[in-house]
Amino acid sequence: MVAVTYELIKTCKQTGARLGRVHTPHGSFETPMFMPVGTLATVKTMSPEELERMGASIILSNTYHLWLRPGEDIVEEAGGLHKFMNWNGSILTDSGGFQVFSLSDLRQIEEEGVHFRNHISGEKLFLSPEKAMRIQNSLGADIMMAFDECPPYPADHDYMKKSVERTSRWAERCLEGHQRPDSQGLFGIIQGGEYEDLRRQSAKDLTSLDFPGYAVGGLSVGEPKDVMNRVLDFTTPLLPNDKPRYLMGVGSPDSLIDGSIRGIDMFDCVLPTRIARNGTCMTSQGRLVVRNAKFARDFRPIDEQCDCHTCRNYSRAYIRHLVKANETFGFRLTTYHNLYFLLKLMRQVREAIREDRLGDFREEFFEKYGFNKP
Ligand SMILES: CCOC(=O)Nc1nc2cc3nc(NC)[nH]c3cc2c(=O)[nH]1
Ligand SMILES: [Zn+2]
Repeated sequence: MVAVTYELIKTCKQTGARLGRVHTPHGSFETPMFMPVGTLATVKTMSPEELERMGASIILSNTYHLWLRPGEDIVEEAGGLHKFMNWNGSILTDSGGFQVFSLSDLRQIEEEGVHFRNHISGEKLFLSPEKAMRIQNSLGADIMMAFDECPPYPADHDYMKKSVERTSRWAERCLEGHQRPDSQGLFGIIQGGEYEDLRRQSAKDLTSLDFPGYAVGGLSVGEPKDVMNRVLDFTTPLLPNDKPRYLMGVGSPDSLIDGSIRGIDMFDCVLPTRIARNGTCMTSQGRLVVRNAKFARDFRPIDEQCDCHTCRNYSRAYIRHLVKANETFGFRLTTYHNLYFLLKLMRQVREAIREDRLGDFREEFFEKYGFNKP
């Protein structure tokens, strides 16, 4: 029994975008889909009930962070992440260590695995493909990610080639180390940086291992957007049509649309929740920094075209007041709106695919949001 399956519903006639449906042991969801990030088993300031009400069907948590705090053993004793955090939708766990790995001063990568420093206590840590599988098996996520190296950007071709080959060897070790393939789907991660030959190599190695889904890794690590789009142009066609494709760490509105056009089905990003906590909101007219003095007496909603709980009940003036006073409720309101905004954007993307007009939707959205302005 395969834990995670994909159903291609249709392809947009105007672009390469796909409308699909992913089935997991905790429900199914249409794609392209955005996944709110809940690093420490909570999407910061949101309750599971609010996530459900806004239309989230899958959220992301981090293996590395939960390994350190509270420990995967405690989560396992609770009956797994779903029970521990009372979330009945789907969960994907990625490493969350990608920032730590690339930034850690002690980071040392060997064939066996990665040595690095605990970002909280400073103690020395070691993670291997086998250990990453054991942790994710204990956490009980519906979708697990293979243990890979996400090289920094830019990286020279020689380094990247060696890294891709090791990541492919690690992918095999992950499949061998995965204890629960019938209840947890393990996705492989394609690396190779901006080099087409290495992306081909990585895709060939991993698709021959027959994972239930594939992620495009090594992007959204500081490269310009046109580099990301170019890499996607030659990478997504290398992936099987009948499996989900997940672009890791991508979540600005323009990248979600451009990634969908290039055949990506799943996205995650901390952007909406992170900027919400400093009072910045995504709106149909572009970004709005609610703490700005000009909103002190502005009693309109954050976004007049938004029908979310925040926009139906609270004003810019009130949210500005809360944010400036560092009131937690203010950040709950901005977070709810930003997540709703992206989930609604993905609904509009799926609608546009159904009607074969995602290219037109892109032009309209970019114009309104201000992406086309030089
Ligand atoms: C054990 C699971 O390993 C991973 O999650 N690896 C992985 N994670 C990534 C996270 C990323 N976040 C961003 N931008 C914010 N880019 C990312 C890339 C990777 C990746 O290549 N590989
Ligand atoms: Zn709203």
